Amino acid sequence: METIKGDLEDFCACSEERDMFEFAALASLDYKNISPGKTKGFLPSSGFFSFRPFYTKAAAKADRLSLLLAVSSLPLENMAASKMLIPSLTKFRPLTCAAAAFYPTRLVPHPPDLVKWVKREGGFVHEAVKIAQDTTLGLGLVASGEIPKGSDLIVLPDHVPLKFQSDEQNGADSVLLHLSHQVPDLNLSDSGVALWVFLNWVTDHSKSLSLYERAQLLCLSSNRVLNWTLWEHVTEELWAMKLGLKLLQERAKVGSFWWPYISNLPETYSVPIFFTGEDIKNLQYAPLLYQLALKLIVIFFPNQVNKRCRFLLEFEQEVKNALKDLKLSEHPFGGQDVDASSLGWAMSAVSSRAFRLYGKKLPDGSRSDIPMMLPLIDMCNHSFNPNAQIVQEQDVGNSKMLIKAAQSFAHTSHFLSYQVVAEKDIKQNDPLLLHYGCLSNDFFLLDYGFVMPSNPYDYIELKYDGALMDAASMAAGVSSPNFSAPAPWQRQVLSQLKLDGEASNLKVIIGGPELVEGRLLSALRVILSNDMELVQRYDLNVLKSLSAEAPLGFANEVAVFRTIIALCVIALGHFPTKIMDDESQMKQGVPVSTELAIQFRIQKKSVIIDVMRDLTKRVKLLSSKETTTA
Ligand SMILES: C[S@@+](CC[C@H](N)C(=O)[O-])C[C@H]1O[C@@H](n2cnc3c(N)ncnc32)[C@H](O)[C@@H]1O
Repeated sequence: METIKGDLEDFCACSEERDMFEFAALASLDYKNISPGKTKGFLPSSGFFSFRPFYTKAAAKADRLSLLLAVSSLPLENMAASKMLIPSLTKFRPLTCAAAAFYPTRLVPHPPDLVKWVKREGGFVHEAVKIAQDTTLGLGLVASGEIPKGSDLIVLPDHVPLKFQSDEQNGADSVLLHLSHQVPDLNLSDSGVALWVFLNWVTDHSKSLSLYERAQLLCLSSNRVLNWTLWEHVTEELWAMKLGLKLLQERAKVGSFWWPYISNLPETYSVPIFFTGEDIKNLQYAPLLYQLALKLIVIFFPNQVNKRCRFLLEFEQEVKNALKDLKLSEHPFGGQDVDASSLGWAMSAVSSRAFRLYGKKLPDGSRSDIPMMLPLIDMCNHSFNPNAQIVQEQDVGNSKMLIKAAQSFAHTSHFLSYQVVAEKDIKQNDPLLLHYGCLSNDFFLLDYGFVMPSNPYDYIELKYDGALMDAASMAAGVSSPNFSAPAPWQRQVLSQLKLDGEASNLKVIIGGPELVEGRLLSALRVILSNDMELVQRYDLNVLKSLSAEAPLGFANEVAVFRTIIALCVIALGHFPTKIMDDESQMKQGVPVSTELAIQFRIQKKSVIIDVMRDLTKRVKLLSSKETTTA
């Protein structure tokens, strides 16, 4: 059996675009073994490469939502005539959303001065802090002069942030509260969401129940059925709809306290729920998890864009039902119709701007963690190397939000600080940047509508599948790998890793800070080893660690790395275009959403290539050490 003996480094050096075929030749991979035609043989009958139908479904949903958007972005007069219950524009503000642009306009052409409003409300804004248009990031905050490290930049009194208050009493608020209960909650288990999606997707039986009842039912019944962590973030994102409802209510209300803030919000968002079907296809990426066992998994796990669109379309019906016979005094949106597009606007506004901060003290003395919108502070754009951070000051009976130039908090006794980051003085014309979180590009795109280049937290997802692992390791030169039929002692380790057995979670990650998810690395090390005693000498945490150097021997480690490189080749082969094609497509000038979709897929391919490059270096190093030792 041939082994990988090529030099990927040379290949990487000569071209940024690493073609799978060339790589396979250079690395002496038996490419035939991993070509689409061949691979079908080893993999579930659904066919390894047949993921198009999945896109088609997602695209259909996205198109439907886009259609709704088109309807709701009619000129105001049409809106008033066709969609509003009360045809008076003096009592409410319209709830529209239009197609995304690079510099999204604000809700009104000349919104009130946000800085002045914050100051008027008792807040503080450093004299050198200004709002300015950034060339690529929309509006942002910049320093008009030098600001020393540790300075307060903005202070917001407690009444300024926009929060979802659940203790409100009047009729309109109780309807809003009722609606918010229809949004699946944070405590909904992952498996609950998966099944909830499944039921919505596949059967009509649950249609007589409300979303909330379905979610509750599934929470109770499904704990042991599925265990996929993928949904964690989705549930949180659905939660954003609760605050979104409050935002929408305030947007509709004339005389809202928050109007100076809301009117400064973008009119449109570039998140994928507003993409056309074509741009959903342009993403070229359904996590490989879905593709590998299409028939089994795709029903349970439509991709997140699809999921969010579906949620919006269903929630639209819930909202319409709840609002249909209401008196104007009880109507939370001033009598206006609310559709999937306005709900999508609100959800995107929240997901792209809300911060999770401490809320009220609970009876047990702890504090709940609640999302809130922080006017002006949320004009800061994101960087992994920020120069500002949010802290929450807690005086007795009074709480304020501060944003400070990043500093080391030697004197933080009365601060509840969230992050201590770069220690930098801010220079004139520097943008003020916050760290939004260690997110993959999936979540930057889904929640914020942008893609971070060279994102250290970006990754790809694969399904741990015996047949796929056998294919990859054979291509990497292992003569008869036994991933499909591991020995009993190996299966025991796999079930400890939750890669086998009832409670398994087969989603594994390549890329991100870990480079190769520990569970995958240790599984490969164990399955590619014949030495039960040697394996049992090690703590599983050591076997999971990439920094533990060749714990099961050089030959084992080289086989493991080559197998992962082959997995990367397979993953790369799933993308229909090369980075070079993507770049030239972007140069032709494409709409914002298409550009985002192309950037997204370029970054995914780059993650794979970077992992291949890193592992190839490790293989070279190990091989040279092995030679020296021999
Ligand atoms: C909290 S808001 C920041 C203010 C926003 N730029 C505006 O015009 O209102 C977050 C949004 O800013 C943009 N943004 C922030 N950081 C970015 C970055 N590093 N790259 C691209 N867009 C960014 C994205 O549109 C994101 O949804």
